[in-house]
Amino acid sequence: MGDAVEITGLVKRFGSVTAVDGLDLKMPRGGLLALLGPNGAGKTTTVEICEGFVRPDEGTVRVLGLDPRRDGTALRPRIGVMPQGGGAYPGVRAEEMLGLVAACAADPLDPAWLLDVLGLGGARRTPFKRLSGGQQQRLSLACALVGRPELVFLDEPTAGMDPQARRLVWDLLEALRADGVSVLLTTHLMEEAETLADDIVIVDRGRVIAQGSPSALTAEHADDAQLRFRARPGLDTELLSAALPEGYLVRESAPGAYRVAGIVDPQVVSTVTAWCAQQGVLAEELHVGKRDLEEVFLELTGRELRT
Ligand SMILES: Nc1ncnc2c1ncn2[C@@H]1O[C@H](COP(=O)(O)OP(=O)(O)OP(=O)(O)O)[C@@H](O)[C@H]1O
Repeated sequence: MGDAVEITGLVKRFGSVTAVDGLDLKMPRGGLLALLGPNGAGKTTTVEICEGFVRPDEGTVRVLGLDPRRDGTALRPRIGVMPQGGGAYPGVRAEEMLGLVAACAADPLDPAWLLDVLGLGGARRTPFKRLSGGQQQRLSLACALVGRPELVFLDEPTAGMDPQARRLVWDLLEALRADGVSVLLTTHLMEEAETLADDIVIVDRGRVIAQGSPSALTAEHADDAQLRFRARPGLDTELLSAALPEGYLVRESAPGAYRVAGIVDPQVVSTVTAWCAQQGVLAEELHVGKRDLEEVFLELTGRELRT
């Protein structure tokens, strides 16, 4: 059996913007691959090309061995699609919407069961426009899955969900994978990629800049301990960097979250905490240890994932 998705040399331009710039990617059948990247990295465009909605300028794309545009009619019944932001007729009730989609499939899952699994049992008769954002997302996911697809494309499936709803979705995705369904998702959430994915592909400016299992991606520089801590937002990181030996750089990676780039030794830890003390600031959650995916990402792209 071939790969679920195979992309070679993919290029897509919108006027002067190159959204996808020579992207290569392979996902085996039964795999769960997470495309991770900052806003505008080209994730959605890549997924829409795989779904057959967008025509590539260069390169080849094979989805379940088929060309998404030329073989669209054969491919469509075999894939599930959850677009970013979802969407449905505003007045349609949740169960009606899912029923409509199920009616198009040869051998659909039981819509009532699927609504229950996704925690939407109580919202069955609620019109789409009155569902919360997270409920709309889950309904949209249910629509992508109800036709028992072999492969699903999920564009930021848990965006805007509370942690409890996110957990339901993660459990369902784990169950799908156990059933052999292939999943390609995009996400801004490191934790989501780390929890679910066999393979993470980090994309920036339309290109793949790193790829591997979550543990392989963080293991590359495993010996370099990293220092991070939390304190009130807005500390003068330039001043703190200047207090450290040359080559060390302190960043506020998110409001109140500080990271020290450079190899950590006892002196560095002591300088950082002493500097904080001088400023009358308590450094909380001081952590010295292996870098996490967030750090890998920051190093590779120079940008925060959550912008
Ligand atoms: N239809 C379009 N017309 C013009 N430019 C587009 C179009 N679609 C995407 N782009 C541009 O292509 C680039 C990649 O966009 P894309 O939506 O694929 O990124 P993304 O990684 O999915 O980002 P996000 O996380 O914000 O969804 C962006 O610069 C975007 O503005």
